[in-house]
Formats: sequence, C-alpha cells, structure tokens
Amino acid sequence: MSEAQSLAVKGQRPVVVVVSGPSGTGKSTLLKRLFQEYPDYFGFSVSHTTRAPRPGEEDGKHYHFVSRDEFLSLVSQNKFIEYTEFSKNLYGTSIKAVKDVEDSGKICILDIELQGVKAVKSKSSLLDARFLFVAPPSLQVLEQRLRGRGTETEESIKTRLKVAEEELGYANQEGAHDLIIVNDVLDEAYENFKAFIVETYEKKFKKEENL
Ligand SMILES: Nc1ncnc2c1ncn2[C@@H]1O[C@H](COP(=O)(O)OP(=O)(O)OP(=O)(O)O)[C@@H](O)[C@H]1O
Repeated sequence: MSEAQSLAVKGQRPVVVVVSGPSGTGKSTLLKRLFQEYPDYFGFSVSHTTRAPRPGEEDGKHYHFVSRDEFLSLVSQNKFIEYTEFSKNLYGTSIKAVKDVEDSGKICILDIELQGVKAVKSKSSLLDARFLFVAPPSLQVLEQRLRGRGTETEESIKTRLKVAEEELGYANQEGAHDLIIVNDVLDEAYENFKAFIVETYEKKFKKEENL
C-alpha cells in the first residue's frame, strides 16, 4: 500500500492551515496576535535545510539540518510538501514536520507564498489542508502598508506589488481558498481569522476528546 493510501485508510492525514496573502497584507500581524491569545493551540513546522547551523541553532528545533545527499534522497522519496533553493542551500517542509506538530497536540500553520499553496494542493492525498487568504483592502493600501513598515527598498516594493496582483488573481478563482479575509479594520479581520483557525483546532482535537 502506498503512503497516501495508508494515510487515507487510517484517516491520518495531518491537518494544516495554510495562510497566504500578498507581502504586507498583515499575515504576521494577525498570526502574532493569534499566538499571543492561544500559545498552546498552534505551531509552525520545523523545516529541513542543507545550510550549516548558526551558533545557538539546534537540530530539530530551529531546523532539521541535513546534508545535500540526505535532502535529495528525501526529495526522491516524495517526503516534502515543498522545497526550494535559496543562496545555494536547499530548504523544505516535510509532511512529517507537519505531522510532528499535530502529534504535539497543536494545529500546524503554514505561512507560505503562492507556489507553496499550489504545492500543498497537489499533496491533498497526504494532507488535510484548509486554505485562508488574507487580502488587502486595495493595492493602494497594500503599497501604503509596505512603505509604512519601512523594511523595503523601492525596488522590493515594486516587486511585491507585482506579485500581489498575481496572488489576488489566483485568489479570485473559484475554490482557490476556503476563506478570504480582507484585512481592513484590524480587529474585525482578526476576529474572522481567529474564528476560522480555532474552529479547525476544535474540530480536530475536541472531536478526539469525545471519542
Ligand atoms: N488592518 C491593518 N490596518 C493598518 N495597518 C496594518 C493592518 N494590518 C497590518 N498592518 C500593518 O501593515 C504592515 C504589514 O503587515 P505585516 O508585516 O503583518 O504583513 P505580512 O503579510 O506578514 O508581510 P510579509 O509576507 O512580507 O511578511 C505592518 O506595518 C503592519 O503593522
């Protein structure tokens, strides 16, 4: 039996909430608030990387540090949801890393870009994913927020706005996401954001408590 078949039979596909949206739309702001309010409900997965550990970084905590050969072997075994090369190092999110978060009693949240969203969709036999898109009220407001954050160069703002148009185009397609939240008034956006994610937690863990 393949891994996908056995996971499907046992109903064991790990649950994951995929949060995406243009850079500067407010994902980090919303997630930070959620983690403050529910520190024990949610977690991020630990990525694999081929880069060397920096001082203070622990294997299995900050990253799973592996050799290039080990990484490529995992790729050939289809163990990653997504992986990418950045500055000559490979980085990836494994299905097991998501499962580990679930096994610790938390829902795994993936904060990823459009390519990652598509990659998770292609793994629907291995992951039980719910997709949440955070949209800006308009591209003009998004530009103001990116400028206001004071972290981007002019060139980076232009690139981010171009990518944002692509992401919004994808998000407008039928069924691309389970919920789209427009982050206009922060408190209102947060209430909707929280409701969607906490519901996922309760469905997963409260149901098990009642078994
Ligand atoms: N509803 C809101 N109203 C006004 N400003 C907001 C709102 N939400 C977030 N911001 C501000 O917009 C800026 C961008 O937010 P944030 O850094 O959370 O975006 P992000 O989506 O996580 O971006 P990236 O993907 O680049 O990490 C921040 O300065 C933040 O304080």
